[in-house]
Amino acid sequence: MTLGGAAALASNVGVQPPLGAHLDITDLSCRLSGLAAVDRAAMTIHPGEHVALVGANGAGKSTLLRAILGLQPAIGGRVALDGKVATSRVDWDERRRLAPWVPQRQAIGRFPLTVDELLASSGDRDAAGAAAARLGIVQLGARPLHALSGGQLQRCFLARAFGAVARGGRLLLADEPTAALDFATRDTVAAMLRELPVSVLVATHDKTIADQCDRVVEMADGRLREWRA
Ligand SMILES: Nc1ncnc2c1ncn2[C@@H]1O[C@H](COP(=O)(O)OP(=O)(O)OP(=O)(O)O)[C@@H](O)[C@H]1O
Repeated sequence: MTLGGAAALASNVGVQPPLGAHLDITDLSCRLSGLAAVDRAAMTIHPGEHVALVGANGAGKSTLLRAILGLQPAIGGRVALDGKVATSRVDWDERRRLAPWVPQRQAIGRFPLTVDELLASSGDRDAAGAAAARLGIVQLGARPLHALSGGQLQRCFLARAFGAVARGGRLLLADEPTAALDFATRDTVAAMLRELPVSVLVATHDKTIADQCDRVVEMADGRLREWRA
């Protein structure tokens, strides 16, 4: 997506600035196999802010992102998106619509979904298709997801997430979105993220991605601390 594309995206979704959501995490804790994977974590993301979440392997970054989406139960604390805490199935569906995500491990299910079908599931096939073109995967449209390489699959899930942002997503959650990509595509994804006019929380080990964010927050043993403002 170009800068012009971001502006078009802004007008397409019909939302006036600020396009980004406000995320407020307070005292959030999650346990995995008896371990405090997230331990009284607290963080605020202001509308339109891009925040990198860094930290060692196993620090709890993926668990935190999953908890924001209700995919990982919390044992305590609160996650509010634009002031709203999710308490029902309907609330969580709305949370996931407002916060599209790029998962670290892409679940491709038991049924043969094609790339085109995945892009259509974003809710905005045109925007997902534009992102797919920029990511160099349009020629893969008819391919089933299980017949893709790791990097091709990651590009597909990125394109879908960009489509979901165009559909009305206001906080992009991305879990190591460049981990499987070649160097050239990493640069493309870095530019696409930079241009996004919504809030972004990206867990990453990629210094280029972290450096371009407004803030870097470090996670260690489930706890968060501001690293660079
Ligand atoms: N399904 C699981 N069952 C039990 N423990 C888990 C599971 N998934 C993760 N963990 C543990 O929870 C902790 C946090 O893991 P998490 O995946 O959130 O870390 P991360 O910071 O995303 O790591 P990485 O940088 O390696 O992706 C780790 O100690 C990990 O071993």
